[in-house]
Amino acid sequence: MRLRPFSVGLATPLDTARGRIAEREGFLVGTGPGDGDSAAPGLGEATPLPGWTESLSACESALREVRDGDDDGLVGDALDRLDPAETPAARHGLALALADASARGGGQSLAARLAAEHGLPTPAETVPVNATVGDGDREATAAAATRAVAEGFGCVKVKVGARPLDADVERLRAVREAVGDAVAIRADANGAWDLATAREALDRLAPLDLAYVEQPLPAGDLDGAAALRGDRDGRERDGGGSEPSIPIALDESLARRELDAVLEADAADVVVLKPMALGGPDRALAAAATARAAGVEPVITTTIDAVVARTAAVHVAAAVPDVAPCGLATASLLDDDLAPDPCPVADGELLVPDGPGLAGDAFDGLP
Ligand SMILES: O=C(O)CCC(=O)c1ccccc1C(=O)O
Ligand SMILES: [Mg+2]
Repeated sequence: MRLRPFSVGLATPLDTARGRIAEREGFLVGTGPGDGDSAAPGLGEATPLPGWTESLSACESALREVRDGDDDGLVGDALDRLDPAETPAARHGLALALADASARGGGQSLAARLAAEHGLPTPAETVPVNATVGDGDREATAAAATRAVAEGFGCVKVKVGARPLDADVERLRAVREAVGDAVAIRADANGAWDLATAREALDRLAPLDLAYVEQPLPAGDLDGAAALRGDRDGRERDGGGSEPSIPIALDESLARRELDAVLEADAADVVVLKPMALGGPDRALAAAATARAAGVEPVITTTIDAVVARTAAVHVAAAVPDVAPCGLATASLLDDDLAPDPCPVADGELLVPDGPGLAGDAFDGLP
């Protein structure tokens, strides 16, 4: 098993209610034929982001420990030594490398391999995606949304919660005016609001017909999220409220709490699943299937990963039947990357590489 540290910069830093993301650092993980059960080489990526995963140093220690623990190549249970709750990014790195190797060994794309392992049908050839628009002033936000729609996106996700609610309402109103009624708009507050602010936000945003509000409350507040959904159900039952209100998506909550707890609490209409935060592509796809079975819509995104993990997330999304638009159109946010992007975007959809593994020979030479 080989580890190579990397760092990639964002061309345009992403401003969120939790601060600015300007750089992504992590490790490429290479496994050789003979590691695990596989006869093929494999490639993975571990790109931690505190708030969603362990720290960079915890990720590095966990990966080094597994690497240095085996003299004769990785044994089959190496993955079991990486705890998905403690070091999800480290586990993602190795799980992806082993899954890539296994798909290559079978001459399949990673999506096809994952789908087969989960008893799912043949994966999609393309994945619908949202454009990602960071926090910016009203004009900048509307301009970014307009550009995205001109590029063919039918769904735009806008960061909110970094400004006073008045400003965010104005920003989203400007976006709705700019893109018209046919484009889906999502707003991501990254946990910035308290319950009273979130209630006010949902009321004031209702006329804008948003597809959902993501993580309106702090990650641990499942009861609050359930209460926001209950407010809506009450309104619908009473026939009151002139506008249909807004579905709730949870993101950080999934990094903090088990999916089962989120489903049990009736806290979400949509779950935002980041393979890096959940401990691997295998675990992300299992979570998507569990959510679906509970009537909750999965959306696959990344923590703005580099090309290897981003491509893996595209394969996960492709394996989810009829997946909703996913937050995977982030290649253009990076000013450099580990390799050319193998998932061209057109008309708001990404093309899924047909393999074998992650992307055929596109990543040969890495790590
Ligand atoms: O979902 C997207 O459009 C892109 C991913 C994204 O927004 C994001 C990127 C890095 C860290 C956190 C988040 C988030 O969804 O909150
Ligand atoms: Mg989010």
